[in-house]
Amino acid sequence: MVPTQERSYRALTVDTVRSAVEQLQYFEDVEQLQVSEIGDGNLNYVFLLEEPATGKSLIVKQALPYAKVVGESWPLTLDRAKIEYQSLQKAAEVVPNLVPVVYHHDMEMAYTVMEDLSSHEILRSALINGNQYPNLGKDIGTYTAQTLFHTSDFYLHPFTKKALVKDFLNPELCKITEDLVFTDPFFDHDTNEISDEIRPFVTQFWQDEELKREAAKLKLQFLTEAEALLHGDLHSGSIFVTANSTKVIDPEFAFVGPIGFDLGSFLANLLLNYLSQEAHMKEKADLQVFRDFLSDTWKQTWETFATQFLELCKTKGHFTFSSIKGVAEEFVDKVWRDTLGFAGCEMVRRTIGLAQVADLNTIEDAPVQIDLKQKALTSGAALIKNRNEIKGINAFLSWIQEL
Ligand SMILES: Nc1ncnc2c1ncn2[C@@H]1O[C@H](COP(=O)(O)OP(=O)(O)O)[C@@H](O)[C@H]1O
Ligand SMILES: CSC[C@H]1O[C@H](OP(=O)(O)O)[C@H](O)[C@@H]1O
Repeated sequence: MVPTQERSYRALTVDTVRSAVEQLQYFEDVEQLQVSEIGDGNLNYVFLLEEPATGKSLIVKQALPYAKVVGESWPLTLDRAKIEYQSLQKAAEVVPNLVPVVYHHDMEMAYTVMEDLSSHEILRSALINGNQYPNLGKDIGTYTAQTLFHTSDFYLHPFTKKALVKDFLNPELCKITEDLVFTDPFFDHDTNEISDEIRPFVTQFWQDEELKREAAKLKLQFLTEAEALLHGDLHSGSIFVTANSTKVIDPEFAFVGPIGFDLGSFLANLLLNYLSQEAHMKEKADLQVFRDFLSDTWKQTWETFATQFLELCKTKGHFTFSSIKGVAEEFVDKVWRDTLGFAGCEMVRRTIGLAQVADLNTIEDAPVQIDLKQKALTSGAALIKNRNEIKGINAFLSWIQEL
């Protein structure tokens, strides 16, 4: 039997995608649209539709019934398009300036029509090129504090919260994260991508029992702790930037999970860039300035998150115990420890697992690339194992200096 959701599904092409925007009456003449497929992610098609006469443009993002990066041999639910659409809508309720405007969603065809953000640049490439964004930390701190608080038990009625958990179960995409982030990179699994040169180091890395024990605890937290509606994949490929604008995209991995996972994903990708700059930045003085910007971005992210989250608990919190001194503060301390641990897992996964990062993989000098990958693994493992000892942002900033 064909699943209900796939009854009238067809994959769009550059020739048929105009039909997705026709009824919006946004363009003057859809026949005149210039269309290109610009998706560079692992899972979906992304079409850019431009009308030269008016200068207007839109994005149509469509899920395929399989994971694009692997092909039809890896079937994947179309439900992820609905999850992404609903998650963008929820974020727009609290941080409309930090997400793209969504114009339309078609559930059966699994596509969403949204604002074209081509005037922005994807953060990952922008960082690799050494560009600085002074508002980035404040914006991501605000995004995380607002989206996570307003979907947590500190804010929601228990019935609403449980309905949210049910609406965003997202089991297939969670399973991808459970495998690719929390399991496969800690074992000799065939999804990993490990060159012959680095394999001896990784083989040693896999001998670390303490690391595996701590990674297991973090995986169990990811599986069981329904703290708030997460973005679920907040890496630097999911953030668009300009000098004065930040937009978070691609929340198809959204589900109700541990808050530190979003913050940890962001932190890990800053750290991977921090390490990789040793190869990308030729001048030592520039390297230090850029690394200071990355450290400062993380400091602002964390401080903005913690300050806003605590303030929201105080002013808008519905959780009976919020007013008891220390309750919200201790929760934020727990989020800090989780953030470091989850960041460690994301660093390990983006270094040797499936879906690695250009920050490291575009380093052309092979011995330098291997050395930096080893550093990324060692730093990730240190975060996983020492997450309870690095107490607070200042201790963390000192830890970074020693990388
Ligand atoms: N709203 C948008 N405006 C402009 N380009 C976009 C937009 N959304 C996605 N893209 C482009 O498509 C790429 C893949 O999008 P993404 O949502 O990350 O897809 P996937 O889910 O496949 O990872 C982005 O890196 C970006 O280049
Ligand atoms: C087989 S999915 C691998 C990987 O891809 C996702 O990233 P994106 O959608 O941003 O390309 C996610 O990080 C998954 O873990």
